[in-house]
Amino acid sequence: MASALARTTRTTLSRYTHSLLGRTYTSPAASLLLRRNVAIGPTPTHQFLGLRRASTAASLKQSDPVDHAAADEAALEEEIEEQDDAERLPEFQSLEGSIHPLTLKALVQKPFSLKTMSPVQAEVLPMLPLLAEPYSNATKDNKRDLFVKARTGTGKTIAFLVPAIEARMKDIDAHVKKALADAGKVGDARMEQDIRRNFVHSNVGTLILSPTRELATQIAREAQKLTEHHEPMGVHLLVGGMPRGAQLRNLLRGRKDIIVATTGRLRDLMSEPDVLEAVSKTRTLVLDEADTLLDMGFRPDIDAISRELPPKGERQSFMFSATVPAAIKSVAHEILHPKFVYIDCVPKDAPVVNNDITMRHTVLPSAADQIPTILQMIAHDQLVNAGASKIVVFCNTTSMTRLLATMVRELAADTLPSARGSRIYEIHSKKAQDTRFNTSARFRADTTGCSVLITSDVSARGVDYPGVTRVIQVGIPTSSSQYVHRVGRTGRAGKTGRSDLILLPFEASFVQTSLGEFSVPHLSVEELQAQLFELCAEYDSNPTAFWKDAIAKLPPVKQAPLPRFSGRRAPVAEGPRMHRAPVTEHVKVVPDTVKAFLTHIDSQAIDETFMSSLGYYAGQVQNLRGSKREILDGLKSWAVDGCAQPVPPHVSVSFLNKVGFSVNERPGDRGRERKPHWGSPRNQGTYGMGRSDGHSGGNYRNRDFDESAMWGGRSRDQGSYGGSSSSYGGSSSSPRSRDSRAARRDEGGDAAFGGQVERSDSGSGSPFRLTTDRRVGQGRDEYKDRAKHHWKGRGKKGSKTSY
Ligand SMILES: Nc1ncnc2c1ncn2[C@@H]1O[C@H](COP(=O)(O)OP(=O)(O)OP(=O)(O)O)[C@@H](O)[C@H]1O
Repeated sequence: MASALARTTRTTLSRYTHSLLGRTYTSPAASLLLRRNVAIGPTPTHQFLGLRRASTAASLKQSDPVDHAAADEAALEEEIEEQDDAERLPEFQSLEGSIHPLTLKALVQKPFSLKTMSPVQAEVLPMLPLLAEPYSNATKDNKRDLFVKARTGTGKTIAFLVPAIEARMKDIDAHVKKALADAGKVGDARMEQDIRRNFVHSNVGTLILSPTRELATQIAREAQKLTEHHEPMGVHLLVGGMPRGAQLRNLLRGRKDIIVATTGRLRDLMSEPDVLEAVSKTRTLVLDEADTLLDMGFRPDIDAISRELPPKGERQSFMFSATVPAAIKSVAHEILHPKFVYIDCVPKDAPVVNNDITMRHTVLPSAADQIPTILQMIAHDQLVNAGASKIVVFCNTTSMTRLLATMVRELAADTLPSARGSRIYEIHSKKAQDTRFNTSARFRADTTGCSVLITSDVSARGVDYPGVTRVIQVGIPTSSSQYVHRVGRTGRAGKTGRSDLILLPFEASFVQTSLGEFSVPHLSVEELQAQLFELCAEYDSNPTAFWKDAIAKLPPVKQAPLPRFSGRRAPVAEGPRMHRAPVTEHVKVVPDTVKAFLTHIDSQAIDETFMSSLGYYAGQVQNLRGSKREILDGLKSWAVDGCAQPVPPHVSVSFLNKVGFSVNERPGDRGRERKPHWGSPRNQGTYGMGRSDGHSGGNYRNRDFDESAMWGGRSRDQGSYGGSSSSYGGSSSSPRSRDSRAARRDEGGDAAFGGQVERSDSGSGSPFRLTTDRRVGQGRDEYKDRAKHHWKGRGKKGSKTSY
């Protein structure tokens, strides 16, 4: 073992030396996997390598079922080699003497308690202390800039933070030493203190740029944890949506060791001369999720910021990402020194998705299957990972995120094994920023085993929610890279994970056009249901035994400390909650439950979601083989079949033209869209949904189901927003209950979180009121205005509105 470690360190160092001579290399771990493409054992170290065990043996067994002996021999041989390979990953302790003892303490003791480096860390960290040397005539020819590609969830944050922190400390020491020598005051403690103080307040150590506020917050938190044992260091989080004044004040007053920022807020603050002055002396620049930051949407900001920094070479620059499209590689030199080192921790020709993630895609037979399938997928995970289920559901637009979150929140009690215990979280760009932080912190800390985060792409990149068991993508992502990043929210830090992509019929071609390099087999709705019903039957046959077995494998629940950048409220750790029994009868009737529920949804919300989807898919035509006409028809079918609208929302041809989605109108289209009575028995005078008699008492179950037969009579939650008996907008909303509901909403999403189902943040003006009293004329005008506003500045390639 010791010799293996020494060998690894030697290999890595020699590779670094090699790279100083101008060569790009593939990491040792990566090349190992490249050579064999085989699996790794069960320890976290092994799992960090991201491969499964004994693929060769398995394939041998498959191809020749008789020759099992040969297969077993091959498996054993592979296993021995793999053990050896895995042991090549060095332990953090091997950094002793190369990094500051207090940084090492944070890594190997509290708060991280890490033992073995991940492949990306094994590549970068042994470059220390050389990598952190201050810029000088002696070091200026060193290759100090890095461009690193490593799989999602493999610890890139630590891989760039440790060198950044080391570099800052070395810089401070070098500056103080030089200033004292220049002044002829070597040994003058007081002067040394003054020089040090002045330097740390006036020069930025490391500037880390992130594409999203969530990721920036997370990086800032990691930086704080890593510097915990040092004398207090200045870690600043500069992101939009939070008070600018406070950020500015803290920045101007404090040490400026590490700044983690989103580009918009940083540029804004750089308009302050003192901030600009400090930033212009930045020692290290880090672009996390570099491919996004160098993409069109962020490019102007990045260019403007880097113009103010010390020139390339003089400043040190790191770029990290899991995905590196060719176009981005070619512009890397605009940020990095021309002689940067490119480290690729992903084996050549191997998929960038971790091999510990099982991927599936489901093409729905019809749009009507969308919501039931999402719910059944969640139910499936809650049984497969009983007591540990933690799901992230990605939607393509903010409107869809809000709509789906509302639906899942409302339907959870009737359809999921976790029933009323379900924890439904919602994050998107229309939420207030502190709500986003708080929701994120609570979901991260959630240990109930029945939590679901429904989110837009604000959570797609970099965000680390430990223990996510499944990612569900509703609709196609913008690219294969985005697919990888979304999938990467599961299977992190050596854990296994599962990813499902749920596609409407018109989206089916995405799998061929964009996911060819991955293995994403099809899972039909029937197969999913068969698996699910089998699990349900197993659970119902002996719930206690099923549950006991499941939770026996889980680690004990720990109360997480409240980190500084996580928002106001400390997340409370709660253990898993046993599912209700029996589950089968609820899970089997999900399609009927959804159908009944949809008759109560606000059609204005459907309209808005339809419009935003139209805009989204207008930018996705190249990812789908079908015509724009098929996309438009597919979305109309989503509104009518998927959301039980009587007619598809009307979109004028001029509007379609405006958003770059012009299709030839077919004769009769307008008439069909506008006809208010188009085959809908519900549509008795009001456009869209709801009852025309002005009475809409009770919730949907009271009207469409014999609720007591299903639930044993207990009426549903007394406090979940939109979930009370007045949720669906009707006569049961007495003035008093309306007032109290409004008051709860005014408290904001977090304060209103009182029950077991998290409420939406209605402070953001949610259109998803689930009321039935749609005011036809007024609603239409408002809707047009909103749509106009919605499209302002959209439809441009690389638009970053969802962030
Ligand atoms: N050496 C290690 N051993 C075990 N866990 C680790 C190690 N290094 C980092 N981790 C943990 O792995 C998780 C993922 O780390 P991190 O968020 O840095 O991954 P990443 O590669 O940046 O992912 P992404 O590509 O999604 O941004 C974190 O919870 C982190 O604490």
